Amino acid sequence: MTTLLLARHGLTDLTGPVLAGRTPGVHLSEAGRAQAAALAARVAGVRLDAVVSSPLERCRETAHAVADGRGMDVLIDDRFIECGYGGWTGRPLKELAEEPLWRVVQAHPSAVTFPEGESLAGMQHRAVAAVREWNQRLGEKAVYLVCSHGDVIKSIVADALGLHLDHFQRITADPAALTIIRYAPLRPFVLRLNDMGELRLPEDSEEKDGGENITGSDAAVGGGPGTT
Ligand SMILES: O=C(O)[C@@H](CO)OP(=O)(O)O
Repeated sequence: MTTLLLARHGLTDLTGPVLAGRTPGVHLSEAGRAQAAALAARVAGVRLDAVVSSPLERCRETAHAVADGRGMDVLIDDRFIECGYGGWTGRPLKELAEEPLWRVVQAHPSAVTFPEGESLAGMQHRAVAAVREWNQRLGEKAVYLVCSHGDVIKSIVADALGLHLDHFQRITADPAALTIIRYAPLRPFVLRLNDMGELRLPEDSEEKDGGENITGSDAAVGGGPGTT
């Protein structure tokens, strides 16, 4: 079972008021750097086999906060880049909320292609494909961290939950929050969602459930003894 730690980057000065998208040169703010340092401290006790990042500065800086103290490289994968918001890039959220397309982004995101930009379905497809490929490449015992963006993370979580993309606005990915997904052969398990607390990872299920009757891919019927 490969374990993916999905981290959203820390705050920037644009996060919230403006849709930064792929605008170059958007760096972590002071608060964002503190969040990145806190993220690194939270995962300090966890072995990481790789630290992967979107190519955008805010993610690279967050990923470096995790990787540098371990003497690890940050591996860039363009498939974790922010959605291509096209003509919406760099515009204030308040202004975008007046656009007719805003309602569609809220209610029917699978139908949305941003003007001169990417579709949300296309974003989900390339991001999920990247996760699956990293899972294969690193192997079933691996634990790795990917630093990416809010909508990208939400789309990966929706896939892991078997949730149609039209429901992905129900998921939250806050700055520097961690989402943890463990990919077993028969299903992914979402272990943490938008988590800002102290991090513990579950032990092997065999150690807690006796292991005779269930495989690593089976859900514990009734809920089981807990994953951490
Ligand atoms: O919420 C936002 O403003 C967007 C900007 O692109 O997402 P993120 O900050 O995760 O890149």
